[in-house]
Amino acid sequence: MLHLGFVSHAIFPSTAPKSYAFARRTSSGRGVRTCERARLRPWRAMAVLGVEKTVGRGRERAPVEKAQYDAIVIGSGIGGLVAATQLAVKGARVLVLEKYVIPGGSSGFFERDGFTFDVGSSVMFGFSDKGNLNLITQALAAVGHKMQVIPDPTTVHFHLPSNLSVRVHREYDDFITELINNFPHEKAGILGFYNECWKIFNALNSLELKSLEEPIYLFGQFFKKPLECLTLAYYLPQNAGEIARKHIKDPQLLSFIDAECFIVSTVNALQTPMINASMVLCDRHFGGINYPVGGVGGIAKALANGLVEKGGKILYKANVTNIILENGKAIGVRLSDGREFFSRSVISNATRWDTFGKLLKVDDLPEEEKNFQRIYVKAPSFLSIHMGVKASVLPPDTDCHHFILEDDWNRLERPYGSIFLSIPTVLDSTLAPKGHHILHIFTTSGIEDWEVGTPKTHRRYLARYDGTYGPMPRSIPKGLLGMPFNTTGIDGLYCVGDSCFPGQGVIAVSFSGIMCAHRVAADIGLERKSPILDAALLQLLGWLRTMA
Ligand SMILES: NC(=O)c1ccc[n+]([C@@H]2O[C@H](COP(=O)([O-])OP(=O)(O)OC[C@H]3O[C@@H](n4cnc5c(N)ncnc54)[C@H](O)[C@@H]3O)[C@@H](O)[C@H]2O)c1
Ligand SMILES: CC(C)=CCC/C(C)=C/C=C/C(C)=C/C=C/C(C)=C/C=C/C=C(C)/C=C/C=C(C)/C=C/C=C(\C)CCC=C(C)C
Repeated sequence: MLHLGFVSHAIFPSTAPKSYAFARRTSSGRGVRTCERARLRPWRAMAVLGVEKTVGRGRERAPVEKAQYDAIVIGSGIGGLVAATQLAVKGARVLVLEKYVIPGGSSGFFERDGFTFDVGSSVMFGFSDKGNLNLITQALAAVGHKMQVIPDPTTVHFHLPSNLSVRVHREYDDFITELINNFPHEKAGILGFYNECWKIFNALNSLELKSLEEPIYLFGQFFKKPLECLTLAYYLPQNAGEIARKHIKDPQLLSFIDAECFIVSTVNALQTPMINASMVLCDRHFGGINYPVGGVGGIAKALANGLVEKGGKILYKANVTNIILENGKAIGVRLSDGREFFSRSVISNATRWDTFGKLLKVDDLPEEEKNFQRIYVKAPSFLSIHMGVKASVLPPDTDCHHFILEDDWNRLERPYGSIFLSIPTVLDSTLAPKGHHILHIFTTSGIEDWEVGTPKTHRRYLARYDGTYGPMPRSIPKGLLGMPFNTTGIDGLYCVGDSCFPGQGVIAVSFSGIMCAHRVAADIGLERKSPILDAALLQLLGWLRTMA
């Protein structure tokens, strides 16, 4: 167990005025924002573009054919930025509207007294230079950016009940040997379970990843890689816990698999889709976990810069309050300051609860959303403490990431039952003044327990319903079957981010962004599409989801 010792100071991101000031001074978006304001605030700008003038809080509607943009993206989380950049490189006219002062959402950053803190997770999947699943590397490359990364030798160090200590080494064989040494009687079970994960990972890694809602692509992949696609289709409705139980009997080892899943899904293995579990349990050894030099916030900054370099636009302090509908189709958005923007498609990177509960004023929730809310509930938020400490308080060779569950396995999913700890300065010492480390300590926590800060901080700064971490199945789900993709029951409106397939995680929302951009590009004529096949596939997918 780690002893944290002397803490030089504790910082809660809820009191973020300095980071705000920093963002205003240094964010590359500033210039963009200023010039956008000057260019777009007067209705003159719309007139130049042939868009009908709007009055005050906007009562007249611009006809869709006169839309200024091909896609408006609400929010610059990684999901929104990936969708935006993918569309911009396909030639679409893209506008991103971000409520906060810097891009990134929960993958943002803030600075205090020479320390650079990651707002959220510092564990980066999909950031290697190999395979098809390095989606963050690919998203950056699409806009001509590449970040220097530092390989993490240990994904996570588990500190578990009965003094069970397991390091997830980057080298797969080292990890498996350590696990088998802890559970020698389960050697066959351990190999059986993790080998099954590799089967799925290898199938995923062999595909070109695009929209599963786009039939020409989907059938093309089935044609090129039939076995791999059938493997994925077979596992789509399955969860990791039930597969683990086929191989493993030892209850403590099954609890360990629960902890493996919990740290990425906030639920146990029985509720974690097998495809998602396989993705993370293998990518950490295939491409490895890699930390971007200068902090996670650099990813969003690079994507936002890349977007602008590819002709897209991003406005900060642009709080979208309404999605504007015309004849049931999403045609634009309205901001809290009254400005309106019109587009051929609207992509919401807000959660589906926020999109359909706040941004859209519809009497009846579309069936698709009712189904989503029947299967999924908001995951809890996190209570986070960001600290700078003297380097001397940490034992030598401390690992970067830790998960701590003391004494009782039953506390795994309870609020405050476990502790996550990341020390990114173990990998990148430039994030703190010399002789210091950064600690990011976090634990699951619901909003009802707090009057100030914490989950409320997530709600306030990330505009996420109750500060939620994402969707969580209400009971045992049918794997990923019930998870909605990007289209919605509203024509012209798409969702992207962690309340869409395949769920929580920076790499997961990157995939969601790639899928979304492909589907939108097909719908606005930048990619091939077949309306007949589209209708058939969307109907089939809708029907499959009702089975979940
Ligand atoms: N919570 C964490 O601790 C944490 C940390 C790091 C990464 N992550 C991962 O990131 C994933 C989330 O990424 P994401 O892309 O889905 O979303 P996100 O929540 O990171 O970003 C959404 C962005 O949209 C903006 N936004 C929301 N509503 C808006 C509105 N009405 N107007 C303008 N802007 C608005 C927010 O300000 C935010 O910047 C999570 O699933 C998680 O795995 C989470
Ligand atoms: C459609 C039909 C019907 C059929 C078809 C079939 C097919 C082809 C299919 C396919 C599929 C696919 C492609 C899929 C894909 C998927 C994916 C990509 C997924 C992904 C996922 C990912 C994930 C989930 C991730 C996650 C992560 C996370 C969340 C992380 C987190 C972290 C943290 C929190 C940190 C921790 C810390 C410490 C420990 C300190």
